Amino acid sequence: MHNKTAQALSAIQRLAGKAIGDFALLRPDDRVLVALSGGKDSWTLLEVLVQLQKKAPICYQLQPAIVDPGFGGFDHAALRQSVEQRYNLPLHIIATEHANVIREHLRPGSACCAFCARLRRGALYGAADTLGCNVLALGHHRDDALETLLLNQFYSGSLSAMSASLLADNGRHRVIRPLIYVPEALIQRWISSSGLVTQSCNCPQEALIDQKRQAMKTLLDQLEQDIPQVRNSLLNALANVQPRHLLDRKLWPAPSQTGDIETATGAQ
Ligand SMILES: Nc1ncnc2c1ncn2[C@@H]1O[C@H](COP(=O)(O)OP(=O)(O)OP(=O)(O)O)[C@@H](O)[C@H]1O
Repeated sequence: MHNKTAQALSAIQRLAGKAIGDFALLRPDDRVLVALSGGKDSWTLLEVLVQLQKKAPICYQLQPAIVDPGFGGFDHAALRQSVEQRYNLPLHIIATEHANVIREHLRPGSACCAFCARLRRGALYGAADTLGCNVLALGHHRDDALETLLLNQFYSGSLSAMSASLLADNGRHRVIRPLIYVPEALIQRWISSSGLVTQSCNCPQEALIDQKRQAMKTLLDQLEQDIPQVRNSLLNALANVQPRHLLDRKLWPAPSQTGDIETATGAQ
């Protein structure tokens, strides 16, 4: 492996290992359904989990699975072959009719990403049950979390991003994001010389995909020119929440709130 590629992969592994440690993402005897889209992020997720498995102090099982939304043109055979050859793991393919459901239910002109993601999540939970997996691993990375943080503030009026680990609404599956500390640029650097072939779901709206998210990416890139550490600083902010200096009345009164002398820089 080229030196720079190897460096990128070891940096990714270090950050993923830190997230796994910080949030106890993997536990003894976990059976992990690894959600593989064929895109760069989930390929990286699978690679990292396979590599870490070799030296992890605990035993866990990996089961890669891909949801075919049914838009056509998905090359199952190539993906299955890549996963088997490179990782010696069987790829579970979840064939769905999501494309038809989307065509029937989507209002003309609206983007289908969020709807598609919800359908996909349901299919992944179903497969996890069928295959006896208690954990679902997703390939979201640091930049996905930061873009979500901005989107939620700008469009939904809420202060939230993406968690490293949460219990699914069904109460049965832990959803984990081992790449949550990993910058997208590192993934790009590694994937381009990893030898892995990426492919997409062939969604007809792919060109329009999530323009708001793209705008957040551009905004962060612009900010980065003046504040080089802006992305890491935002990530640190997510790990350093100060509820006393927010306005959520559900958190009021915070235990130490009454009678405290205000010292925060932002509170005037
Ligand atoms: N068709 C699919 N089958 C299984 N898992 C999927 C599929 N599409 C997305 N996922 C999972 O959801 C995560 C986030 O999906 P999203 O559509 O935001 O993809 P992305 O950020 O482009 O990631 P990737 O590069 O892995 O496609 C992916 O990293 C992957 O773990």
